[in-house]
Amino acid sequence: MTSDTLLKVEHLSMKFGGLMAINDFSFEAKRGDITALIGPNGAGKTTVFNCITGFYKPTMGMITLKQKGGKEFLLERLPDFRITKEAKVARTFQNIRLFSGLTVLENLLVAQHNKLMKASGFTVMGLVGIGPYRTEAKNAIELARHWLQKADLIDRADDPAGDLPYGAQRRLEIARAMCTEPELLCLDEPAAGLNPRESAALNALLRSIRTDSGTSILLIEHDMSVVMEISDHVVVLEYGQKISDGTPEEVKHDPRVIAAYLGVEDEEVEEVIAAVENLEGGSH
Ligand SMILES: Nc1ncnc2c1ncn2[C@@H]1O[C@H](COP(=O)(O)OP(=O)(O)OP(=O)(O)O)[C@@H](O)[C@H]1O
Repeated sequence: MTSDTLLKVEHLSMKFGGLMAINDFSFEAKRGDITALIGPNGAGKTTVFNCITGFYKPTMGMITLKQKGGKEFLLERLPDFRITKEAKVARTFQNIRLFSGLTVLENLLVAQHNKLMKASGFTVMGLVGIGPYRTEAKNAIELARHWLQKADLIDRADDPAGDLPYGAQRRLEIARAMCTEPELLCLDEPAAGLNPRESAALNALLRSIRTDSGTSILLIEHDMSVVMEISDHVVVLEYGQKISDGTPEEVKHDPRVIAAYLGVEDEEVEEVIAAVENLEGGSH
């Protein structure tokens, strides 16, 4: 594992009964990169996420996460709460999971609950302000404010989260995940259902996470404009197997990817390859 590798997935397989949802899948994500995992419906993207975040235990394979400080974790051996707390992997889901009755700010403070409880020494005296709790509470609010600003939500801090428009709720989910100060942020279809303006705001937030925080991002996304615009690295899955891996530009021109997205049968791939080569030849 090189020093700039954050996540290494090796020979990952996941079987559900007779269905091989993921079959001998390997890829690496570099520290500081936005890595996108794409593929047609049912290709196995969410299953890969669920294996990385401990929701599923893979049938086979190794998932290694190496933190900035050099500490390594074998994620497939850890229960999900330790993947979040110790390995520092945060995630969002396809369907929004906020505390809709709590305010926007409260949602970000709840995310820092573990840290605050530790500072309280788990005692009432700790909570009323004796010991490090007060400083930690102040820091927690500062961190929440920082991410509210980045997510362009500072004006809505005191509104119930459930009152926000859909795109703002998506950004709040990401801000909440960032309040856990993750090494790796896994986003499951963050642009789903967003209008173009909301999609642009999401892109801006993801770019600022990459440049300002040092958190690396792994994302599943169907919206190709988001993928091509913000990703450093794209990995393509089809029927649980990797069919392409490279820069957005490389992947975009890979005939296998074009064939997968057009739903072309295996025997027709050669034809698509020839057609793409002809097109490229013609455009020079
Ligand atoms: N818990 C489960 N039990 C049985 N089969 C499952 C389970 N989870 C996923 N699958 C199957 O594994 C395959 C991959 O599903 P997965 O949800 O990972 O694909 P995906 O690429 O994320 O799809 P989409 O883009 O539609 O979200 C599918 O055939 C799906 O039906």
